Amino acid sequence: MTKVCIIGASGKVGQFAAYAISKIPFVSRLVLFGREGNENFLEGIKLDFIDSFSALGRDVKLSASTNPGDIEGSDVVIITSGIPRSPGQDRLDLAKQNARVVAYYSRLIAEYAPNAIIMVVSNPVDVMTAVALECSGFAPSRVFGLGTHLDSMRLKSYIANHFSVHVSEVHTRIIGEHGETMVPLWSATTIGGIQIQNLPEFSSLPKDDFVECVKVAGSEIINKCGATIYGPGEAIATIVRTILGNEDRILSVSAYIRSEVNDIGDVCIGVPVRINRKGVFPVPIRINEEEVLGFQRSVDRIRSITSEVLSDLKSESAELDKKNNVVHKNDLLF
Ligand SMILES: NC(=O)c1ccc[n+]([C@@H]2O[C@H](COP(=O)([O-])OP(=O)(O)OC[C@H]3O[C@@H](n4cnc5c(N)ncnc54)[C@H](O)[C@@H]3O)[C@@H](O)[C@H]2O)c1
Ligand SMILES: O=C(O)C[C@H](O)C(=O)O
Repeated sequence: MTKVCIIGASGKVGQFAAYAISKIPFVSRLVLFGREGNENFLEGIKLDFIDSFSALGRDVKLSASTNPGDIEGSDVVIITSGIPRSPGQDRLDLAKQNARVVAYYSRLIAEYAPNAIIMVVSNPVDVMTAVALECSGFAPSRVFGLGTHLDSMRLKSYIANHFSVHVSEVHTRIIGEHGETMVPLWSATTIGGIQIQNLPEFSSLPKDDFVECVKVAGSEIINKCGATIYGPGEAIATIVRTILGNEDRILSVSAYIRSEVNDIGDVCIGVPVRINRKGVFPVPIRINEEEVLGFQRSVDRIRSITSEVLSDLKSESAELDKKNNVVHKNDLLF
């Protein structure tokens, strides 16, 4: 019996991620969770899913809920709640607003599903992962964000297309911020098992164009159709499958690192991690000088916004205490 809960299931990415997850064979219970007022909407999604299960021959116990009690017993809880960016906005512009939402749900998860693994999707995902880690009080191995997995998928498809090979022949990795300062690791990119730098075509490869396309991929989709849904939804489902299947795959997600990348650490950011039933475990790596410079820049940017956001949450929490003159468990951000 495995139970997965999607918080924010009434939203676009939450809804499609839930659907993709419902097709994973070992998921037996799925909770479509949302905020109060969305009961009817969530129930509608549930009924529609049930119709599709009939066509698929799937047998998943499905619930639609706004009651925190229904998070209980979840093996994996995914937070997709929060505002998405509008055209022209950077993901980091969402930090302060979404931090409150992620903080609230992380505390709720800690209370109702203390043994769960938390996956954060809400943006800016690296900062929100740090918020979830802090507010849940969970071990770093049990809190991570979608991070640069989606960016790595995007780069992989551009490379496969350029070389006219099947995507499964391409292995590549982007680390750092899920955003402007992301760092592609060409040193860790292979095609059909061959180091990309050993291919004659490497010198004429439009590498900078590829990376630029990855950086603007999200905003391009948002400008054209309002939201990115299927790419992130499938990426989320892949990671859930990796956890529940105890697959020990190495994927790039946002995780807390101590010093795993050239001794750089103390931040939640996109890095290669081993993923299994116990959670995520950063793989110690050494990257080249140019990559270190880029990664350090990314770390500095995320670390500075993270500390601002965490400190705002702390003062808001202190303010609440003062106002109420009592400690209300549900009002506490820390
Ligand atoms: N990390 C990634 O790769 C990635 C990919 C796609 C989307 N996202 C992020 O996921 C989030 C959701 O995106 P979406 O397109 O589904 O947005 P959406 O507007 O369709 O859905 C937002 C969801 O959050 C809930 N929500 C909003 N404000 C809330 C609040 N104050 N309290 C509780 N719940 C609240 C809504 O009820 C809804 O369920 C955004 O932050 C977006 O940037 C991240
Ligand atoms: O770009 C966004 O705001 C959504 C998401 O982070 C994405 O990369 O698709």
